[in-house]
Amino acid sequence: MSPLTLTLSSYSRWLCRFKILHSQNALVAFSSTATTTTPPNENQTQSSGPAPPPIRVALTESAGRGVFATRKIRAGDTIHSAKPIVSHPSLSAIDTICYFCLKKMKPFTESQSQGVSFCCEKCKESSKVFYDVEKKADWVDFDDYCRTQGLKFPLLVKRLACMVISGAAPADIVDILQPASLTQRMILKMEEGFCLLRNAFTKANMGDERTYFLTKQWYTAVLARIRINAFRIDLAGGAYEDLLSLAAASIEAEAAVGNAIYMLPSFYNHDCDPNTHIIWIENADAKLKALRDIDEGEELRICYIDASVSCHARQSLLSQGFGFECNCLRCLSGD
Ligand SMILES: C[S@@+](CC[C@H](N)C(=O)[O-])C[C@H]1O[C@@H](n2cnc3c(N)ncnc32)[C@H](O)[C@@H]1O
Repeated sequence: MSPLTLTLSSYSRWLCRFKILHSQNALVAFSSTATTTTPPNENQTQSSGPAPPPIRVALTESAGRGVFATRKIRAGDTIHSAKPIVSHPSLSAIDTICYFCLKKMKPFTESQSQGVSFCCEKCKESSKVFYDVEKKADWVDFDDYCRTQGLKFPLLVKRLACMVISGAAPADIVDILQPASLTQRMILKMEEGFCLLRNAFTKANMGDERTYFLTKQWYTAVLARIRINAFRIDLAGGAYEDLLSLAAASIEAEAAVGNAIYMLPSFYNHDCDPNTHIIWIENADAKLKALRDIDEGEELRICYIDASVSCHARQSLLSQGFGFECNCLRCLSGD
């Protein structure tokens, strides 16, 4: 079996399992299925549901898997939208961000409950997939560890672990994503987070039958994937036209409302002169938009960093944050 066939078949297997779980748990907001807002063509009937996005995931020549257009896409079109597999608000903004969808709220609204807030009943209900488990444990030590060390990714692992325990997500849900290569030093640094996470569940009397998956290997494997694939969420809250300067998937997180991992958006490779970008309007639901006209068969690429800096600075950001040497045309030309 070719690597591509393997990749796509594991993706459909994953999607199928996720859809089953989705229907069993009414995980409306965690669905990873992508849809496009482009109107259906004349041969499509309205009753067949939203049109599939005009993209496919396939192998690129030199950057692993990538996303390719299956038809011409016009500048400004929404290519597809995507809901997070898992998201988490920044700890510094937890009072003012919906604990589920990351929408910005006024502090101390009536919907605030037990230190976290939800923007609406639907988010409160949807959050049960992780929050019912999370509420049973004491997170002071774990959250302190993240806060004092300025770590945001372990919070995504904590939320994912709660989802797995509640049965809302399979433990291998992110396995299909590309992992970062971790040094022994990085793995050692993750140990404290793992122990604190494990202890929180143990102290809450969650037995091995519910936390069997929570090994050090699982924790580091998930973090290795989050490291490369997590998006920092900067809400725009304004018109799309005002947003063209927003940098997506940056590794600097201070101004962000939170972080999230998605399925399809994770297959988009980086380009320092991208033809596509990812934006968030009012919550963690992402939109992929074409920045210019894109031909059928062309690879769609987003920008992971602030690309306004020099070639040397971009290469160093990408190498330190994502572990790769950029092979885009702009970098190859030394621009
Ligand atoms: C978020 S993933 C993108 C999908 C990935 N290619 C895959 O197969 O799953 C980011 C990884 O893709 C590769 N990549 C993305 N953009 C690249 C680029 N411009 N040049 C070289 N490699 C790139 C790097 O290995 C990087 O760590």
